[in-house]
Amino acid sequence: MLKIGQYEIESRLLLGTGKFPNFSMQKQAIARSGAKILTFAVRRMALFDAEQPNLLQELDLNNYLFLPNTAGAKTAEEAVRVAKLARASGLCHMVKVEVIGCNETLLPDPIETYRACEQLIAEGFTVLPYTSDDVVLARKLQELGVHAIMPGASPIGSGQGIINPLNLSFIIEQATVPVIVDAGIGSPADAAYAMEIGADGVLLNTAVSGAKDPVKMADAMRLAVEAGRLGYEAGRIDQKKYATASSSMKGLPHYG
Ligand SMILES: CC(=O)[C@@H](O)[C@H](O)COP(=O)(O)O
Repeated sequence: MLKIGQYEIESRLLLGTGKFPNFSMQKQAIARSGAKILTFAVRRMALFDAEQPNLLQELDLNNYLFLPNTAGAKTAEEAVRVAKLARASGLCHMVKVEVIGCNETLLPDPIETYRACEQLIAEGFTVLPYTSDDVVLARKLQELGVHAIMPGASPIGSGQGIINPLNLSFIIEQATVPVIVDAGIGSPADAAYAMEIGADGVLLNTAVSGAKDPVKMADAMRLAVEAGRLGYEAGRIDQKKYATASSSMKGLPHYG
C-alpha cells in the first residue's frame, strides 16, 4: 500500500490523463493500468464550466483520487493560484507542483518549486513536487514538509527512461517520504527498474498515451510496476564479477 500524506493507495502506478487518441481509449487504458491516482493539468480543464469538454469527462470520478498538476506555471505564485483553483473545484486537496524553468527541456525550476511548496504546505495542501533528480533539493523539500518527492527519470515526454539511476538511488535512500519517479519513462522495463531500485511509485503518461496500443501498454506498465516492487521486496542477489556454478560441485568425485 502506498501512503501519501493522509491517503492510502492500492496501486503504485500513477497515470497522466493527457494526450490519449480519444476519451474511450483513455478510459480503457486507465482501467487496465489499475492506477488509482490520476493527474491532470488544471490549465487544460474547464473546471467551472460543465458545458465544456474536459479531460476527465468519461471517467467515474468516484473511482479515483485526482492529483491536479500546475503544469504551465513558471513562478511559485502562478502554481499556488492554479492549485487553489483546483481545490476550489472540490476535486482534491493534493497537488503536483510543476513549475517549469526551461521551455526546451521542461525541467523544473528548483527555486520556484521550493517557494511554491512552502506556500502550499502553509495552505494545508498535500504537496507532491515534481523535481529534477537533485539529491540536495529532494532533502530540502522533505525538510520543508512535502508529502512525496517526484524526481524525473528524464525530460517529460522524452521516453528516455532513467538517465541517472545513481542520483535516484541516493534520493530513495535518504527519503523520509514516498519517492514517485515521474516523467521520461519510455517502456515497462524503465518502470520496473525504477521500482526495483526502491521507488515507491511511478507516474507516467506519454509511454501509455503515445503507445501503438495504449490499452495493452497500460496493462504492461501495471505488471512492470508490480514486478519491480516484488523484486525490490524480494531483494536481488549481489552482482559478482565472476561466475558461480548454479549447482554445488562439492563432494562430487572429480571435484573433491
Ligand atoms: C502528466 C504529467 O504530469 C506529466 O507532466 C508527467 O511528468 C509525465 O511525464 P511523461 O509523459 O514523460 O510520462
